[in-house]
Amino acid sequence: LAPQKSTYDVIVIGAGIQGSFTAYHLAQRHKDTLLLEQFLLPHSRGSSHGQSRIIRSAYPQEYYSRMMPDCFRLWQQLEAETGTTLYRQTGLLVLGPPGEPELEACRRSLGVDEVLDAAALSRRFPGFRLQAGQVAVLDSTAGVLFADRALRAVQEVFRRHGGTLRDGEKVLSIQPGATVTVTTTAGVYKAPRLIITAGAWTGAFVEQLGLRLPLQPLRIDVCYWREKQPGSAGLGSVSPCFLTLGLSQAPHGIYGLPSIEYPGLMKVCHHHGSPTDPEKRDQIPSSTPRPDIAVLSSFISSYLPGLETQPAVMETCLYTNTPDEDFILDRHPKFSNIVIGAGFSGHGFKLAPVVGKLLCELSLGEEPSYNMAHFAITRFPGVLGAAQ
Ligand SMILES: Cc1cc2nc3c(=O)[nH]c(=O)nc-3n(C[C@H](O)[C@H](O)[C@H](O)COP(=O)(O)OP(=O)(O)OC[C@H]3O[C@@H](n4cnc5c(N)ncnc54)[C@H](O)[C@@H]3O)c2cc1C
Ligand SMILES: O=C(O)[C@@H]1CCCCN1
Repeated sequence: LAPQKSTYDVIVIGAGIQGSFTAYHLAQRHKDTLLLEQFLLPHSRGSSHGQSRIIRSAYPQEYYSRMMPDCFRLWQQLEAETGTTLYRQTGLLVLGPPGEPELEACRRSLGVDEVLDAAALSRRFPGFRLQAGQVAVLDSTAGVLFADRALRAVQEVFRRHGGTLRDGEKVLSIQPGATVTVTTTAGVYKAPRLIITAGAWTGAFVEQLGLRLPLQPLRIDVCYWREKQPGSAGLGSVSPCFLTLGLSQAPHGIYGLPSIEYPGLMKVCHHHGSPTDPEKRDQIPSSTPRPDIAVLSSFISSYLPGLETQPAVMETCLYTNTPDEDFILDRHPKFSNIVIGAGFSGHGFKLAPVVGKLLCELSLGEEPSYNMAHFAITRFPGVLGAAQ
């Protein structure tokens, strides 16, 4: 037997959507890349599983909306490379009070926008109700990404370009240096460059590198709600996605996607959850109150009256939040050949093609394609522990 190959140009830890897109860009640029995943693929214990994610250009922060043309182009490229459909255009409504600063910023982020008042909204989309005075901004190019299918597609192209994906292999330790040594449950690998995209595990994982990142994993209830009469309420699979901004009954926001993955069931979730440890995600006593479900039930009875007010299906996902909900995309402050991509705060999927490109550029020592100030590790004080 030939000895197992152990030296690569770049090692990427974590095969969620961010690590997989990073590895895809590296392999397309002819870097000999090893992508390591602790669980057997596919799995549902991280943040990238499930069948749907929103993609939208409407963003309160222009540094994300500016990335969207590049994202749409790269998603289309992946569709062409794999001959699969990964995106369905549905449009997206941003619901809230007019004048609300983030809602106005979303309007500005769209070249052309359409603003509907309560009456115009229920004429056009009969399933939706607004409270008097509220408005809906329509982002017509937004839609749904087929998440599980997208993850498979990007990993397939990575492999096709010569990349090595090893799943069921957990990284136990990292030895920094000009050559980084990575020890897993099955082997020891070396590379001059390392990228860590370990999702909700990142905070605890990088402590061994003297880093204390303010990353908070949150357990998210992913809820699906049955249409009272399938299709009759103008919901169904042809309705738009939505998200709320500045509603006093849901300050963190609520979002929804049309009934695509489960016919007759619309996905409506709270953009919030309870702090958790990714290893203990499902260890919650059955008596624990479910405040997120209560917020959603109350929202549905006012805004989506065509849906039943108790969820029909519930699944679980993880967010990894930073205090400002901006991503961390940066080099380790002491070990510049170690790059970290984390803290995607529940909005990273659509942006993964550009996140992957930026992490690839950072790792190769190139000038990143976008301004990275909002993503710097040093925006958080005290990240290098006292021992460093
Ligand atoms: C309910 C929900 C709804 C969302 N909705 C949207 C949306 O509508 N639009 C949008 O753009 N985004 C959305 N997001 C956010 C998006 O899904 C995430 O930002 C994205 O999936 C994060 O990907 P990731 O690769 O960082 O994390 P993950 O997918 O968790 O990947 C990290 C991987 O690292 C692996 N790993 C960890 N430690 C190790 C180790 N020691 N060794 C080897 N492997 C390791 C893990 O097993 C995991 O597979 C949503 C997220 C959730 C949970
Ligand atoms: O990234 C998104 O587009 C959505 C918006 C609402 C919250 C969850 N993520």
